[in-house]
Amino acid sequence: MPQRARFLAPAQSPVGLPCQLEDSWQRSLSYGLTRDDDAQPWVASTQLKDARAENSWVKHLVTPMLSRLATELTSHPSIMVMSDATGLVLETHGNNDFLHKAQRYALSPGNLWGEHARGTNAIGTALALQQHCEVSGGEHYLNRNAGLFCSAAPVFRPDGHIAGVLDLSTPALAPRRDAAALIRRAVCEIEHAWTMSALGANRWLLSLHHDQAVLGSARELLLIFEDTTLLGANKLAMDEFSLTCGHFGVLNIDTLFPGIDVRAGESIQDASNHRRYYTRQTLPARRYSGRGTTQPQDGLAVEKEKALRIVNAGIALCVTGETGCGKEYLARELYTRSQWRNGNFVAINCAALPEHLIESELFGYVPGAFTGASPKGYIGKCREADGGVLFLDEIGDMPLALQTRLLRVLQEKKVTPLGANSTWNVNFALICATHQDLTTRVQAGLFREDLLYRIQEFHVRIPPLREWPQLERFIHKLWHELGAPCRDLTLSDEVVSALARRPWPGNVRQLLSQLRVLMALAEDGDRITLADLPGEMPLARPPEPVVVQVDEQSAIAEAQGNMSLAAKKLGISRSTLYRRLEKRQAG
Ligand SMILES: Nc1ncnc2c1ncn2[C@@H]1O[C@H](COP(=O)(O)OP(=O)(O)OP(=O)(O)O)[C@@H](O)[C@H]1O
Repeated sequence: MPQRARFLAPAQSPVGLPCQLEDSWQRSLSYGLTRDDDAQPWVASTQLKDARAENSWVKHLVTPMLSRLATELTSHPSIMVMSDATGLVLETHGNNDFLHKAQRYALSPGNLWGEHARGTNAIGTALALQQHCEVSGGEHYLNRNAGLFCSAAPVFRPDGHIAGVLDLSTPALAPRRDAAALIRRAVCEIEHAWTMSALGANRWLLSLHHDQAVLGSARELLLIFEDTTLLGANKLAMDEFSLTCGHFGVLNIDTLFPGIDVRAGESIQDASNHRRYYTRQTLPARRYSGRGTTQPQDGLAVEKEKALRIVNAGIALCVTGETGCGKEYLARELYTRSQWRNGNFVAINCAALPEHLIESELFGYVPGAFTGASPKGYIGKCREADGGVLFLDEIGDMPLALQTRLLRVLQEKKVTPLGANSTWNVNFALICATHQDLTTRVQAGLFREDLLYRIQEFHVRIPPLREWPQLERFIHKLWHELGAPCRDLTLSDEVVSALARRPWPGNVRQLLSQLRVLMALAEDGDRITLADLPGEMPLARPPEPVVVQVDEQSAIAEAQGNMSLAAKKLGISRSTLYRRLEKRQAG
């Protein structure tokens, strides 16, 4: 919390403000916003384009629903607003007249409506609370938004993470009484369709409700399993069974339904929450042919849970791995699940930071602090990250001279903007990422040892894609997330295994762009076959280095079950060892 905030008068919140909005007002104040603030933070059009591409759920799941709601929306001065998980507005639809007026409030694509940017508002506050929220007229923190009535709810993905927000806005003087019901129904439909579309060949679905008549509607609860492992659920089911993201890929069906008989069809089941449900089990056409035992969704699931605890405890986390393997993706995922999610996620690319700018970039500056400085001054990345996460990317490539200055900031957690007299305390979770081996760089004198200890209190290594044990499953997951089910696009088994055999030097980034290409070239309803794969890339992995053939089992026995040691003896990584064992088991 900045020291100055102590001297600010408490925000004069309207009498009778619901207590969750009261808390939001206090947060808005602590972000340094004033009620008459007129700034309207927005992003460049390229960033909006990227965000739209990453949030294809809006196009595939929301747009079709909007055409059904068109009459309902346009008959009243109301608009539907879709934002991503940071509050960045992606699309707006509805009554033309009000769409035009909403632009005066910057309630239009490209604008940021997180609480940090606009104080208390339905989109930002729904994200902060992770639940439905309504903000009307003077309940908005910024005076400039007092003309709005907004009702918003977060949209949860089947893996339990927030994808974004759906909001209904009208003039404050003409609010819609049915806004909350309309938004809740729409979100429920989106989450239902999304969960249904996450069903793959190896997964099966359990639909359930205590009222038999609800089965088959968007109000039913949905649980997705692979074998007996729970992989996902719609939000209604998550709430009913108190599920969190951490349960997916880990929880066994027996924990929810002791002694359930997994057979297709309808039945009545007693659950561990002491309730009785009408259920409908839909089995995949072809059952998963791999191990019959429970497996985590990906090899990182356990490490991720540990990392989340580390981040929540404010301990510095360092994520390493090859380029494109998902270091920043993991950092963002941890942030959205952590206790720091109400603050900002502030990313700095340390390799691209010019030496002469590091201090002004990190600490900020007052107006006129130096020649060329912005006349408005700059708050600096450290204060932007206050209460949130500071993500230092490519930390291993930071020049030595800058490392010394960075260490000082991280140790003191105090910043003095250039040209200012006052000092601000800052508190943030630190996540660093690098593709470099930092220990080797320390030995080579290229990285400060004391900085290494400061940033790497806990370490997570993301293996390169070619070492992932369940790559085929991951390919299916990405294909679904890219919106394939909405266009009825499927990948043939041969394509999936050909893709899984490729070396992917660019890791997830390269795999994603390959899948996007396949999708762009396909017609709706297509099944992608080997003939559709671009030919210029080698289909097989480059030959593996010749290693002395030692039997995996005897290496494990020699290492007394210590898999890391066994892998070391074999000259391979631990995940390669697991993959080889899995292959042997399978075949
Ligand atoms: N587990 C995942 N599921 C879905 N998408 C992912 C996953 N991991 C990474 N991605 C996507 O892959 C791309 C590359 O990820 P990211 O930028 O996090 O990699 P990185 O390791 O930080 O790369 P670099 O070292 O080049 O900065 C991004 O588009 C990201 O959204």
